[in-house]
Amino acid sequence: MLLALARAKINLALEVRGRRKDGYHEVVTVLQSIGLADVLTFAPAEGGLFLEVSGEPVPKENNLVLRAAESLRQATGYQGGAFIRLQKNIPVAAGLGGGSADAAATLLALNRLWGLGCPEEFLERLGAEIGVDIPFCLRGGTALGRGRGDELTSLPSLPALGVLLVKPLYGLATATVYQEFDLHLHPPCFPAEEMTHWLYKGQWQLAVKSGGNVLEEVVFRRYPELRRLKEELLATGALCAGLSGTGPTLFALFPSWEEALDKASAFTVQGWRVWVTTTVRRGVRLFWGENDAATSAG
Ligand SMILES: C[C@@](CO)(OP(=O)(O)O)[C@H](O)COP(=O)(O)OP(=O)(O)OC[C@H]1O[C@@H](n2ccc(N)nc2=O)[C@H](O)[C@@H]1O
Ligand SMILES: Nc1ncnc2c1ncn2[C@@H]1O[C@H](COP(=O)(O)OP(=O)(O)O)[C@@H](O)[C@H]1O
Repeated sequence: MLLALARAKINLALEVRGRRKDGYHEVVTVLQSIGLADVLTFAPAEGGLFLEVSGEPVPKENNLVLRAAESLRQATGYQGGAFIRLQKNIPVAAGLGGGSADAAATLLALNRLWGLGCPEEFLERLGAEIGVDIPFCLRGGTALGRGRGDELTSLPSLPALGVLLVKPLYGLATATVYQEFDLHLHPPCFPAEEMTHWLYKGQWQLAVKSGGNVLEEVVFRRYPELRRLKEELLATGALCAGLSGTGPTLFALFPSWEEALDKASAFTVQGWRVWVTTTVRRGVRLFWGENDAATSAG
């Protein structure tokens, strides 16, 4: 049995540069892996793909785990199956890339379990056809995403910073937020370029302060409580705070996990959900179960 930790992401910076011919938006974004993770297990099975889900509610039908597994089978011609368990810890439709993380974990784990030997670049390309955040979830760490967000350049890592996540009870669909975005209403700004510059200079404090997400305006206009929440997060003395992706989760960064935890209690009020974690340097992690080769597989 193979166990996978599928880590969530936050967008430390996000610029939208325009609309592409394929209907997607041209973005420049700085993505960061965080410790909040779904846990998946994979065992060989004959005669198909079987999925069992627990934790955060997410439909089994058309689940990104099954879509990723099926596309790997199709791309390689592999005939065997798998029994997959998904313990869903990452909230759904939250801007944290949970579905993408699960798909990335599935591609990496089944490639290993089935002994396919596909290189990681191949898995990244396959993943990008399912969802634009999947290549990043495979690679992990800190990275710049261009194009649809899936043309990646790894960036110098941040130290392990404390991350406080606060989310309303509702979720938001990525496509809806992008649909409401009007480029003409946004003065040009380049938070992702600026952040990249400071990361390359080794100035992570300046880097995190230079972030920003142009989609905040769209989301905050519709949900003014999220604008107030961002102000409250900043008022705690956080290094920075912002909307992750298309939201609705807001993140705040602190110098340590303990400081993030210390500030969390102020937000554990009715109507909000709270998580405390850290930034991490890796994406998916794989481990063999006790009855198999006792080695960590990645
Ligand atoms: C906004 C971001 C930022 O990291 O994350 P989330 O907030 O969803 O986590 C990503 O671009 C989301 O990635 P992902 O959730 O994989 O999106 P996909 O399934 O590929 O796309 C969903 C839909 O969003 C719109 N979309 C997505 C990406 C992009 N660059 N331009 C778009 O217009 C398209 O309408 C697309 O059909
Ligand atoms: N394994 C999965 N985990 C989360 N969402 C999934 C999964 N499979 C399919 N989905 C669907 O993908 C959509 C986006 O989910 P998610 O990745 O959690 O959000 P976001 O794009 O905001 O980061 C949801 O509508 C959900 O129903």
